[in-house]
Amino acid sequence: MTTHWIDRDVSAQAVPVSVNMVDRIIVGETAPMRQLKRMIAAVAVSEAAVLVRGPTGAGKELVAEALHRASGRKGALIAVNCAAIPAELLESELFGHEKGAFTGAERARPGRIEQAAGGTLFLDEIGDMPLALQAKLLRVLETRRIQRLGASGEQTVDFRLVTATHRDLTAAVADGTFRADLFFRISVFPLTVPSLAERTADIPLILARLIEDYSSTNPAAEPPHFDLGAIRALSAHPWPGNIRELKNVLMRAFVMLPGRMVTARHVRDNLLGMEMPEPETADIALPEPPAPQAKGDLPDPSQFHDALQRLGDIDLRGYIRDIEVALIEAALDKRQGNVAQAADALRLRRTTLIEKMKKFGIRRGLAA
Ligand SMILES: Nc1ncnc2c1ncn2[C@@H]1O[C@H](COP(=O)(O)OP(=O)(O)OP(=O)(O)O)[C@@H](O)[C@H]1O
Repeated sequence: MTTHWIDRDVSAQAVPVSVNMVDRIIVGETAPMRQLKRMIAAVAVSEAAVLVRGPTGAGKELVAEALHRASGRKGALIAVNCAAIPAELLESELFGHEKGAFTGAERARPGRIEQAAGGTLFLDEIGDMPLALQAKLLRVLETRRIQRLGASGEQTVDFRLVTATHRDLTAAVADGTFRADLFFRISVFPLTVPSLAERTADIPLILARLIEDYSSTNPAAEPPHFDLGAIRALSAHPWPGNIRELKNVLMRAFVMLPGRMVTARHVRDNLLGMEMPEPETADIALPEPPAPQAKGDLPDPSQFHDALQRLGDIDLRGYIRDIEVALIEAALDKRQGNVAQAADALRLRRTTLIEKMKKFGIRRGLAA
């Protein structure tokens, strides 16, 4: 593909195919994600080996997929998780084998490198590859030739290499568990996927995509909805498991709160805290009008949202009047009926407070 990258900010009309493609695969509009997507689109069309770094569950495999799809390469994307395959099997998995190469090799089998011909080979958790195999991989990268186990000859394979790791490979090189020459071969173009905690502003967009994906494979499932308080509560979570953890939280919401409005309290108690939520039909009243001591103790307005969902209709003026009365009485009580001090505490002019007290029939603090 002969794509030149053009910044969307610079030319909204001339968005190249690869940028669109990457945008469709990877969700996120925060600055680190836009930067990452620009780099993916730029490097996808080259032959450069890409090393994707980032914490677990942050989307490294998705970056490999975006690189492959935007590369225009006709072959397949072949993924191998080096940490998930026992060391003694990894070599035949990667290189393949001829019939009779070892006990149990009843048929010849192409390896994953061969299968990636014309496409992309994605080696996940490359930091876990045994040293002996690292030497063999290095040779393949230098010669672009492979030899199946038990074969007499070699064959040339054209593939694009993308690797990923959540480990610090420079530290692994320093302590001798990763070959320095291989490190330089695979990290021609290093990319770093930011943790979810570094891009919490993307949570609504990512949730929308995850809900869409889940709903398309589970059409009978009723998607939960997230109110502003819920989004704030999700954004305050540290997300050590990144997007994979967010996905789990969403699955819980589908199961525990189908079709419901998810609030901050649901996030804390049911989705992160794992308590079973109250059934939607429960006879739950609006929260008591508050009598707070400090601003930080005021109830989170998102709980009104939840209560309203269940109650349906509500006398808004009457309820807001009750809250005003409760707060004014509390302020007066705290200041032994001193109207001027209570007005200060409520950020009202004294005359406004007196008007309200007359309107609501609050007598404390007023001369008879
Ligand atoms: N930006 C994103 N938008 C939507 N879904 C995403 C995004 N990034 C990751 N995901 C989803 O989150 C899950 C974890 O992503 P992925 O497997 O790519 O992470 P990883 O960094 O490769 O994890 P590991 O380190 O465990 O291999 C996947 O289901 C993936 O589809």
